[in-house]
Amino acid sequence: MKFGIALGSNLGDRAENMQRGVELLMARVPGIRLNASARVYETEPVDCAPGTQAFLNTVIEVAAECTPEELHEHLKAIEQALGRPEQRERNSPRTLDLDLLYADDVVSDDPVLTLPHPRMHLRRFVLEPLADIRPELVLPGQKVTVAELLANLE
Ligand SMILES: Nc1ncnc2c1ncn2[C@@H]1O[C@H](COP(=O)(O)OP(=O)(O)OP(=O)(O)O)[C@@H](O)[C@H]1O
Ligand SMILES: Nc1nc2c(c(=O)[nH]1)N=C(CO)CN2
Repeated sequence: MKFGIALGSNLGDRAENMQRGVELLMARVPGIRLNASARVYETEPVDCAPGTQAFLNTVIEVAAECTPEELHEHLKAIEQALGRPEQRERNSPRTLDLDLLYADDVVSDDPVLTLPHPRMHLRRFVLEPLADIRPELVLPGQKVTVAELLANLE
């Protein structure tokens, strides 16, 4: 199965956190392969408290034999390994945030793991890097490509 993963960091050594996150993912998920990595973008915080540090954001696509739920468990464990506290305020600064964007054409409305990610099609900090690697992708539930979603943002 192919999985899109969004990475974001706005605390500590942001580039190091993102690199370490990818390394841990490759080390921990059996048989995983890195299909593509987008450029890293520095982005203004969206929906965060005033004065919040800018983010680094990127997107990778991996191929792995595990289920979406198994991959999501790995992502949460890696966030914690990178020092992210389990309980924290919404949109507070984070050493590393790992969101599962899509898992092939799987659609799920489970609040623990919603697929595709319910807010990704509205977020420039996700669509811009994703358009680097998968401009022609049409997400399940969308009628237009990632490149068109990005072009249609205000
Ligand atoms: N596709 C998904 N990827 C990651 N988390 C998800 C997904 N769908 C649902 N969730 C759930 O969203 C909850 C909040 O995740 P998280 O703490 O990363 O939020 P956030 O990064 O502050 O905000 P956002 O989810 O808008 O990026 C988690 O409990 C997680 O189980
Ligand atoms: N620029 C930017 N803003 C955000 C981000 C992010 O990754 N980048 N993540 C958020 C919560 O997931 C909230 N706001």
